[in-house]
Amino acid sequence: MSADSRVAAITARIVERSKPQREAYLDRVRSAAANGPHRSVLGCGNLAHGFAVCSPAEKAALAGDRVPNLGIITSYNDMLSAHQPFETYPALIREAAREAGGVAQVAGGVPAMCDGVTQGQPGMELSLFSRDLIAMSAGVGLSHNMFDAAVYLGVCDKIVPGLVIAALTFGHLPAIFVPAGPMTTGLPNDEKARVRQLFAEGKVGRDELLEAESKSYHGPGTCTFYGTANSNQMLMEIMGFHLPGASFINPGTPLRDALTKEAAKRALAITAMGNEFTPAGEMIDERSIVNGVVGLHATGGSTNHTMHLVAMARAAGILLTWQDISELSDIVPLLARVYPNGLADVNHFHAAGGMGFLIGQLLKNGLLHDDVRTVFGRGLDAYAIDVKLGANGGVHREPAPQESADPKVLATIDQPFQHTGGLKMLAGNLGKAVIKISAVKPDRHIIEAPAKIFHDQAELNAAFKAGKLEGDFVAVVRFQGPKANGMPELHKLTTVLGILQDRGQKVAILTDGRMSGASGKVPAAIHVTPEAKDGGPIARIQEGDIIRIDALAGTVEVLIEDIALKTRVPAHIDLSDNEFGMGRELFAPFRRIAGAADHGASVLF
Ligand SMILES: O=C(O)[C@H](O)[C@@H](O)[C@H](O)[C@H](O)COP(=O)(O)O
Ligand code: SF4
Repeated sequence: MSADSRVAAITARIVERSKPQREAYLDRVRSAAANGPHRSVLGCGNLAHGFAVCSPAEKAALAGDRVPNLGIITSYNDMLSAHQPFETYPALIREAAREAGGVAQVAGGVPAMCDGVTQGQPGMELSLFSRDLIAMSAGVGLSHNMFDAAVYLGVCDKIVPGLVIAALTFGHLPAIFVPAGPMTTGLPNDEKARVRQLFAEGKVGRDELLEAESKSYHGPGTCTFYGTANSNQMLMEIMGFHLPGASFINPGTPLRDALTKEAAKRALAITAMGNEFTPAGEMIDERSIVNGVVGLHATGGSTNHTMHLVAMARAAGILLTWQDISELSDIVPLLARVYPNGLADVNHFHAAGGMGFLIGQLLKNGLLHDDVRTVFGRGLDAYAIDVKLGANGGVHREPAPQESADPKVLATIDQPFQHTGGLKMLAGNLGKAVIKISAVKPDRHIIEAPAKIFHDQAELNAAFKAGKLEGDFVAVVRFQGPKANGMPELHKLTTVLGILQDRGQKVAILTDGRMSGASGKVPAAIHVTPEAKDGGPIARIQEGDIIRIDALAGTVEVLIEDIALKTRVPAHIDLSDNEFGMGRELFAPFRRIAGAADHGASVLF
């Protein structure tokens, strides 16, 4: 089925806008691909170093360019529950490659930050920059030029976007992303949030809080809320970097391992040495990017992707804008209610029909481009499936059901939860911003209230403890942009503001910083650009100014005369405390050159 004409028109606009960069990019990819197998250009010394630890048979096969070699880029560490399972994946992938007559080597590792560990801590100021550092680190591994395809092991927030930037930078290589899957369901996310609010009000102690948190985050796998990490899984599947059905199978299960081995064999099959050569830079085109944005809206995905998707697309010479994202939001309905956009978690989402059902529903109305290339072949309809463990221990796929197994979690395209998507772009005399409305009650879609100004999230929490946050207000938390302090997530604010909102106060956040993909019920106009540190009008807001955030009209404004806004002296703060400590001194160059939020807040483009 061809794409809905409105989706097709937005895609065509992106193709037109991107043409110069995309054509130059494809020329580079095609000339790099023409030289494969790439290790044939290495000298004997290079090659000997490259396969020194391989078996004699593998060395012979690689030296003779007779078999494909997989480069594994791994983000394993024990800090991220979502990445801890990767410890055993290289051995599994090597075994599968051997069975298929190929070779696999770990090409290199990349850093991975757990935003849950650093949330509200100084380390969070490295988080966004770690995305581009991950891309650079993966590039170091792949630059050994020993490989015919790459297998990327990553799940969480900045890791998948960084790995995608690397995969598209090395777009002459086929690329398969291999996830580890979600943690099994623990304490429900809304119960965890309730205990946090009780703790913030002094009604429970630290022991009760730690017990609740530990019951929620209790084992290997991705945290079960629908934040940036699980939005990443959705994107990798809907954009064709995952095998069909791979995203939400729990770690440590036979099906998980079967999918990992299948991915290794599939990667070997799509190299230039086979008959289905699928270089990542050709596989991912404007249609794949638009499919990613559609999936983001249909599932109420993370606001972080209004930056990551822009940066990922740019790595392939594709120019995606917030306007594109906003217009797609007006077309794509919300089909999933997963925390913070509902009470279910990603395990419930998968059980209700998961990605296969979602993709089938969106394809039914032409809201996804079906005529795309994926690591599985051609056509996205191959992803409208249900995945199970086959009798032979392999992967078995069958068509996705036409009905949702849980209509409270996954809706059909004919009866969506909302007729528009979860993310809206805002514009006005404060610049541009993003707001996620899929988790905000309709009576909070428009907020007009006086500004209370904070230059640090700790100041707001202190004001709450001192009982100073009375009445309706918009918390203006500024100097939180990439150039100021690395654009941290301010997710810790949602507990306190959630308490005030539950008490009946109309509150909202306006910030040039970020929120977590797990942030939800408090309206937040975020990623304000230009940022305060860059002379943005947000620096000219004064205590008590009336701020209006209108998610329906798509506006964000301070209600004063333009001349007043223009002639005011902008606030200036001392950021020296953000320049040292917890490694922040290492990222000073990144703060100096970081781009604007609506261009992906990148140091690379
Ligand atoms: O964008 C995201 O999804 C978040 O960065 C997420 O990865 C982070 O870990 C949350 O902060 C965890 O939620 P809590 O802080 O509420 O545990
Ligand atoms: S989802 Fe967030 S908190 Fe959970 S492991 Fe990933 S980065 Fe850490």
